[in-house]
Amino acid sequence: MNLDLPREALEAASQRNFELKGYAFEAAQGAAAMPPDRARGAGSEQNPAPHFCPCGRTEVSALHKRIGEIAEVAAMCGVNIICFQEAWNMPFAFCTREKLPWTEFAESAEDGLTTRFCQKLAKKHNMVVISPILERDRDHGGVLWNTAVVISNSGLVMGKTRKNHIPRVGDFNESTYYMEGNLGHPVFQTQFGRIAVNICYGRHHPLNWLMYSINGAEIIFNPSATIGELSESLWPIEARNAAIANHCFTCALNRVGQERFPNEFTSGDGKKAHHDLGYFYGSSYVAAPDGSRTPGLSRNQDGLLVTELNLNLCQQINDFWTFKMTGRLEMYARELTEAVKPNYSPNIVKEDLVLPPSSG
Ligand SMILES: NC(=O)NCCC(=O)O
Repeated sequence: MNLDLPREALEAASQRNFELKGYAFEAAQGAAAMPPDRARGAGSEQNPAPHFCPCGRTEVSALHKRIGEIAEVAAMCGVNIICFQEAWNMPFAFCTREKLPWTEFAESAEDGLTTRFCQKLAKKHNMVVISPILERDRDHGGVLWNTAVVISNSGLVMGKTRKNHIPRVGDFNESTYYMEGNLGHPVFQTQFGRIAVNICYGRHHPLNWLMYSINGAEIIFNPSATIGELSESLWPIEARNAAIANHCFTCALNRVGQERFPNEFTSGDGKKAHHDLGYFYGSSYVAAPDGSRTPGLSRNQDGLLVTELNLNLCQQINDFWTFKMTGRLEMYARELTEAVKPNYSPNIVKEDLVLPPSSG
């Protein structure tokens, strides 16, 4: 269902040259509905390329300014949780495998420039902000992580979560920069609902979604950076399926446009060296536990997707389909414990071990 958005917000979005769309997911009135039972969530997608210049603070501040403009419109729409795309404050430079200058975009999750900027946004607009960045962890030798910082609407940093699955596919060479996240599957209890962040490539892993759901997530954000040739056929299915399988809302966000890097790089596949990773196809959307979803945002233009989420739907669909009750987690836990052992022998029944029927 379309959500009526204020005229001033629509005008501001059009003046600022980004798409603004709104949808609502309704649910039957829950007899025992407990607040918070409604969240107004938003996800943004943007093309950072027009703001690029040689690596330095100007680039970051231009991206801050752009996100500031988008967040302001989100506030006009009454949004109370907003998530930005993966590594939103930098070029998606991991394809190059070069360390400098790209690693200089890394910041402290707790008090880096971008976190401080998002804290101001959160407080000013009374909005929970999810800010996915390249993190430098100074308390542990200055190592890098792919991290989402979660900032409360009070402006305080609630915590952070890290990308659990690191791609090794095509030009997505992120394992050159950081390791698999070591913070598990935290869920953040905000004033507007329980939220979690499954960063990009984690969306291909059903168990990753499952663990956030087991920890109680009602909305799982999936900030991403992915390109058409690689994943556009998977995109409409994965987050939607995760919403169904886990009785929760999912919000899949992708950047838009093409980013050109000064030095050529190869994909290690014998093909010609190139300067860009491909086309980031946007198409951000939100899916609900009943399997419905919003249309996608644009493939080409910056955008803001505002959705009214009736969180009662999570419990209602859970009671109806009962995937949590029928999930047989203890059986899988037992079998997986065996399957990961080095001496595991797969449970395959072979024909030559089956006794022939007796002839007499
Ligand atoms: N950013 C990222 O993890 N991209 C990997 C490609 C994909 O998962 O579609």
